[in-house]
Amino acid sequence: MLNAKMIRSKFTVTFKNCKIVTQTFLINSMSTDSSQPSFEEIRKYLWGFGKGNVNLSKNEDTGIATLVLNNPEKRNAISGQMMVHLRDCIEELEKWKSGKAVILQGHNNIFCSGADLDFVRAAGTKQGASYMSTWMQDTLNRLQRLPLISVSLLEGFAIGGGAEVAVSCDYIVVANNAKFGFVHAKMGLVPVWGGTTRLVNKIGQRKALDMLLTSKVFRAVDCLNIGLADAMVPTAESFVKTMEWLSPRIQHHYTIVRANKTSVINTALNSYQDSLAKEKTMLVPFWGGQLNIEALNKKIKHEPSQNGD
Ligand SMILES: CCC(=O)SCCNC(=O)CCNC(=O)[C@H](O)C(C)(C)COP(=O)(O)OP(=O)(O)OC[C@H]1O[C@@H](n2cnc3c(N)ncnc32)[C@H](O)[C@@H]1OP(=O)(O)O
Repeated sequence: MLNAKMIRSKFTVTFKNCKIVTQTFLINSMSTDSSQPSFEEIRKYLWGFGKGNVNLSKNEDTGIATLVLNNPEKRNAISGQMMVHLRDCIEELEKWKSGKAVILQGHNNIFCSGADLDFVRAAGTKQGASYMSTWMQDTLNRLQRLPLISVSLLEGFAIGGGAEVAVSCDYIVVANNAKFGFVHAKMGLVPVWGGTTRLVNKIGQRKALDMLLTSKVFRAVDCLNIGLADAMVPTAESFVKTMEWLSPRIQHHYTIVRANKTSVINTALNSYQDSLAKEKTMLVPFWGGQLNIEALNKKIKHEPSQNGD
């Protein structure tokens, strides 16, 4: 496994009878570290914890997939087994070349109550912390980088690890009854699934720090007001309304939707120069292509929509 290592060396030199001690810090960014566990090893470890599953269904007609966290006895808390399931589902979505979007939700109108506290107790070792953070951060990084438009539909509670999963998506839609909170501090923990990084990206440094330090649980309307949520929908028809909200965002050909998502996520996550370089390569399949020619032939006049959407 690749690992960034910091090496500190001390040099002592004598100059005009004075001893000068200098320290240099070298970043050895590409060393291999065989002490790091493989993902296969972590999979076996996590599989030993708990019940529950994650269900993936893909609709080839609409290009929309749904991912459902399912552990009803524990308010859809994420067990070790579910961590494994989640990664398998993301891998499946990575292979889906004609999809446009994925909606994440929890079984029975509750998003997720975080990591399974029985897992937190049982795996409360240094090894457990390292295995879980490596696995979940990588899994959620891959979710974030999918070329699909990802939407978390928050119904009921999304707290702790549930909040970390939610902020891994491009968009957050809250049902009226949603309650969202980074409650880690209250649990004597800090987010390690990438939640802090993604939260700061979504709402900015000061609001994120406030949220982390207070462990406050926000209601749906507050999620909207602080810019965490992108839309609020009525709880009774939350899925249908989320689909309606999503519809204009995935109206174009799947290749266009995916290319735009890829460009935006590269910009958000890569350096400015890397992003510009990558963006330059994106046009080749489209320029002079069928979709482009069809659009040119329509002599489209681009005007504001009537409903302001
Ligand atoms: C990555 C770091 C993390 O995620 S740390 C974990 C952060 N999460 C928590 O601390 C969740 C604590 N749970 C709660 O606050 C409440 O259960 C919430 C989610 C608000 C739901 O309340 P309410 O609707 O009244 O249900 P309840 O408390 O009666 O719970 C029903 C049964 O589910 C269980 N449950 C709930 N959450 C978890 C969890 N995260 N892990 C394991 N079990 C959980 C409850 O213990 C309860 O079980 P039982 O029916 O009493 O056997």
